[in-house]
Amino acid sequence: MELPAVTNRDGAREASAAPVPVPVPVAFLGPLSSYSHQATKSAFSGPGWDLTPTETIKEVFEAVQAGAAVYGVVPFENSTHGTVTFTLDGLADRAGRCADIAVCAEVYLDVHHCLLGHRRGGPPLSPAVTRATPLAGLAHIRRVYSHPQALGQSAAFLATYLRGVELVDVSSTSRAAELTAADESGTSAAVASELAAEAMGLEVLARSIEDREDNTTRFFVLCKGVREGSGKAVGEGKEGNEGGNGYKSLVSFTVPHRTPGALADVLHCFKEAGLNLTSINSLPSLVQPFHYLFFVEFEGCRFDDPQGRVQRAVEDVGRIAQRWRWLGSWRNQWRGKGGE
Ligand SMILES: O=C(O)C(=O)C[C@]1(C(=O)O)C=C[C@@H](O)C=C1
Repeated sequence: MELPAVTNRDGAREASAAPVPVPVPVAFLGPLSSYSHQATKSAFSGPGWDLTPTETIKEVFEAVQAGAAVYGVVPFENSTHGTVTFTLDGLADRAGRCADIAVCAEVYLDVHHCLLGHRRGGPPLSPAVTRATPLAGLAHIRRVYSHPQALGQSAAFLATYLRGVELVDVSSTSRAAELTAADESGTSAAVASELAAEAMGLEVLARSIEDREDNTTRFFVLCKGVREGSGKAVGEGKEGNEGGNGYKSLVSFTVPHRTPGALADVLHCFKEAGLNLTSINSLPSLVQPFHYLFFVEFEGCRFDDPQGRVQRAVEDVGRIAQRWRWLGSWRNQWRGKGGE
C-alpha cells in the first residue's frame, strides 16, 4: 500500500538528543477484530502506526477532520450487498462538518463470515441447502447480532437456518461478537469473523455463511486537507499511471433538478474526456425532498494527468453542475479475475 509519507514528531521529548517519532494515529471502526480492523492492519502494517478503534464510521470521519487521526479507514462497498450508506453519508457531508476529507487509498478484503455463539446439545440441521451448513444445532438461538452489511451478505443462510429469529443491527461485526459473548443466556449469536470468535471466546457454529464465495469489501483510506497532492504523493515514483487506469478518482455533485438531461450532461463530460466510470451512487441531497447528491468514481488521476483529461472533465463538470466537490485520487488496488 502506497500512502503519503507522514512522520509525526510533535511529541519528541525536549531532553532527548534525537526526536522520538510518535506513531501516526489511524482511526477505524472497532472494536478490535472488526473487518475494518483487518483492512486497517493490511494497509498500515509494521511499527509507526497507532491503530485506534472508534464506535461508528461517522467518528472515523470526525477524527480525521479534527486531526485526531491522520488517516481513517472506512468500508465503502461490498461486492454482494452494495454501498455502505454510513460511509456515503460521511463523504456527502451534508451537515458540513467534514469538509476537508479526501480519499487517498483503497484496500480490498476477502470477507468470510461465521455464525458465532455457544453450542448447546442437538445435532446440526440437515439437509444442506445453502453453501454453508451449520456445524452445530441452532434451535436455541433467539437473536442474531451483526452489522447490517454482514446480515445482508449472509441473507440466504439466515433465512434458511434461522428463519423467524430476531436480527439486530449493531455498529460492527466485532461489536456483535461482544454482545453475544456478554449474553449469559447463551441464546444470542453473531455474524462476524473467525478472528472475532477467538478474540471474544465464542464458538464457530457455522463457517463461510456469506451468500457468495467471492464476497469482497472495498475500504477507503481517508486523509485531511491533502487533496491537492494526495494523489501525487500516493503514486509518486512508483509504477506508471497506465493511461489513467492505474488510479481512480471520486467527485460528488448536484444538478438542476428540473433540467431534462442535466445528469446525462455531467456524465457526458467523462465520456468526452475518455474517462471510464467505475461506480455511481446517490443520496438524498437533504436540500429538498427527492433531490439527489450524486457520486461518480472514474479511472484517472487529477495529479498525474499528462493529457489533461481529468482536468478537462472536472472543469466541464464545474460548468454544468450546481455544485461539485473533489473527493480524491488514489491508486487502483483491484486485482480481480481478468482485471475486470
Ligand atoms: O462490521 C465490521 O466488521 C466492519 O468493519 C463493517 C463492514 C461494512 O460496513 O461493510 C465491513 C466489512 C463487511 O462488509 C461487513 C461489515
